[in-house]
Amino acid sequence: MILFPDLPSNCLTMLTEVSKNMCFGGWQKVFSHESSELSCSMRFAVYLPPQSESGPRPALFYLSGLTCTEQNFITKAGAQQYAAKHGLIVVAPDTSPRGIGVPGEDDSYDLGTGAGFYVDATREPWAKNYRMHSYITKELMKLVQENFPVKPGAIGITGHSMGGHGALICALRNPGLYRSVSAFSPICNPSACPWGQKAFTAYFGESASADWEAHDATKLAAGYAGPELELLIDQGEADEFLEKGQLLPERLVNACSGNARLKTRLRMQKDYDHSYFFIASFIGDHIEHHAKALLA
Ligand SMILES: N[C@@H](CCC(=O)N[C@@H](CSC=O)C(=O)NCC(=O)O)C(=O)O
Repeated sequence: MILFPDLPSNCLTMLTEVSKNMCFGGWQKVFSHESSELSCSMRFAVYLPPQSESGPRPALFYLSGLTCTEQNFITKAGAQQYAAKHGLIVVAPDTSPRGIGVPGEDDSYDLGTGAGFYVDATREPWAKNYRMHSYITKELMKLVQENFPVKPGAIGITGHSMGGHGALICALRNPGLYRSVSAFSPICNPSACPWGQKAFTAYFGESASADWEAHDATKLAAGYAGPELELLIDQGEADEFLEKGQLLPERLVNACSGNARLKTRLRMQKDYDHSYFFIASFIGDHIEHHAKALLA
């Protein structure tokens, strides 16, 4: 298990409860807090299953895609019934800092607000606030473990599209931090697709560089040397973004096939598109995949 050397042990964060709703016998809550990594106020959702009343439970992080807030997943995916069945805490953060005032942050749906890409930007004007990688893997991780009954070391990660890319790179860049990983229609090779190239150019600089490689699941898979992981990936065959070359799942599968520590289970799902109707159809399988690994 990884501890958090970069954060002082006395760094306690104040959480404000924004909403709470009973759901499948557990609580779907939303909190806000001041993020030190992102230098702004952030919201995240947490589902506390009924079993968490009587002791620590595994936690699954879900990272959303472009344009999303913490609301899309909790209102559209129908995950709570499966989290309640298996006793998993589910954490769903927002997708970027908000209201920072960076020039251009609201000009397009695929850069800036709602499009943090789960990286730590190194280029201005983004570098101060756009630090979603550290936010997810360090600050929010620590905050969740300090404030909710999370079973130590039993953390999984999943996500959709930009969030699928986020889940994959969080797991591959931080060996041992997450015991299980999966993704829905992830952006598998951002250095080679229009969404990724636009974001990486802004956040890391013009030409493909070490920063690009270090945040690209297909590149990271080849060199991964951590504990064995089984990557469950669902991909709709009728996904408009698959057709547009934004997702490139076959490249990730090829890269993993050369690494004995990574097993991929890519399931191509006939007639499914990129929407939350697709996610709602397979979220039960993903939660079961994580529960198996995290409750073992
Ligand atoms: N508006 C854009 C596409 C926006 C979109 O489809 N966002 C997806 C994630 S795409 C990759 O990260 C999403 O999850 N939307 C939220 C929802 O509730 O469906 C366009 O029109 O191209």
